[in-house]
Amino acid sequence: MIEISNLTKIYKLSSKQMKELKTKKNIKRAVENVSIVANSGEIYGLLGPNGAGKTTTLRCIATLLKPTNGTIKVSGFDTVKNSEQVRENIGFLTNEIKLDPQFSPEYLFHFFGKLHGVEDKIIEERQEKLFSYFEINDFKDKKIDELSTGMKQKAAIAVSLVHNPEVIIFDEPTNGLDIVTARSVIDYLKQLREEGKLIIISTHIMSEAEKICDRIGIIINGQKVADGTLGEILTKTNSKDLEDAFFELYKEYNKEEV
Ligand SMILES: Nc1ncnc2c1ncn2[C@@H]1O[C@H](COP(=O)(O)OP(=O)(O)OP(=O)(O)O)[C@@H](O)[C@H]1O
Repeated sequence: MIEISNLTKIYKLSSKQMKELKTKKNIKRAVENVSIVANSGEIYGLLGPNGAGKTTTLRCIATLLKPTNGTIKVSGFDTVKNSEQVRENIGFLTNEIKLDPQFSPEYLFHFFGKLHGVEDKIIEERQEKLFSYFEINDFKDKKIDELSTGMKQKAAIAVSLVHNPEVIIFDEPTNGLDIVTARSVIDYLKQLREEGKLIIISTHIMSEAEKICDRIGIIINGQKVADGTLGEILTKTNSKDLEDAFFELYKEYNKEEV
C-alpha cells in the first residue's frame, strides 16, 4: 500500500533554470498538496502532461527525493524515516536508470540480488522466470552495451524485480519501446497485479492508462485534479473517453503561474 499525504515538492532553481523556464521566481512548485492512496493488487496510473509532476512524485515515493512537505508511506514505512525498509519493498524503474554497460544481464541480476540479500537459489529461480518471460536468455552473457534499446530496458526491468518487491514503481514503462516489447512489459505488469502486487506507473498515453489502470490520478501543474476509476473520472467530467476527460480538466486547471 502507498499512502501519499499532502505531498509538496519545491525545487530551488539555478539562474540558468530560471532563464530556461522564463520565470523570475527562484523556486518551482513541482508537486503541490497531492494525496493518493493506492492498494495491493491494483495498477494505479499517474496521468499528466509533460512537466506535470509525475516523475517528481514517483521519485519521492522511491526515496530518491525528500518531500518539501507532506509524508509518504510504502507498506507502512515512511520514505524519509524508514527509507531503507521502503527500498526493500519497492522496485523502481525509469528510462534514466541505466545498467552498467560493461556488465552482462546475468551478472547484474546476481549482483543486485545479493545486494538485496536474496539467497543464491532464489536468485537462480527468479532469473529463470524473468529471463524466460522477457526472452533475455540468449543475451544474458552479452555486455549491456551490445544489447538493443528494448533488450536493455527488459534487462533493467528484470534486475529491478530481483528482490520480488511488493510495490513496483515504473516511470513511463513503455517509453521508447517498440509495440511488441511494450506489450510484453504491460502484460507483465498485469501478471504482477494478479500476484497481488501494487504497481504505480506514470504515463501521458491515454490509451495505456485506459487499458491497464484500475485507478487513475490526473495531475496538472503539480496538482491532482481528479482521481478514481475510469468510470468515475468520465462521470465527473461528463466525458465519453479519457482524452475528453483530460482536456476538460486541462481547460479548467492549466493556469500557468509565472
Ligand atoms: N531537479 C529539478 N530542478 C528544478 N526543477 C525541476 C527539477 N526536476 C523537475 N523540475 C520541474 O518540476 C516540474 C515537474 O517535473 P516532473 O519531471 O516531475 O514532471 P513530469 O510530469 O514527470 O513530466 P514529463 O512527462 O515531462 O517527464 C517541471 O516544471 C520541471 O521542469
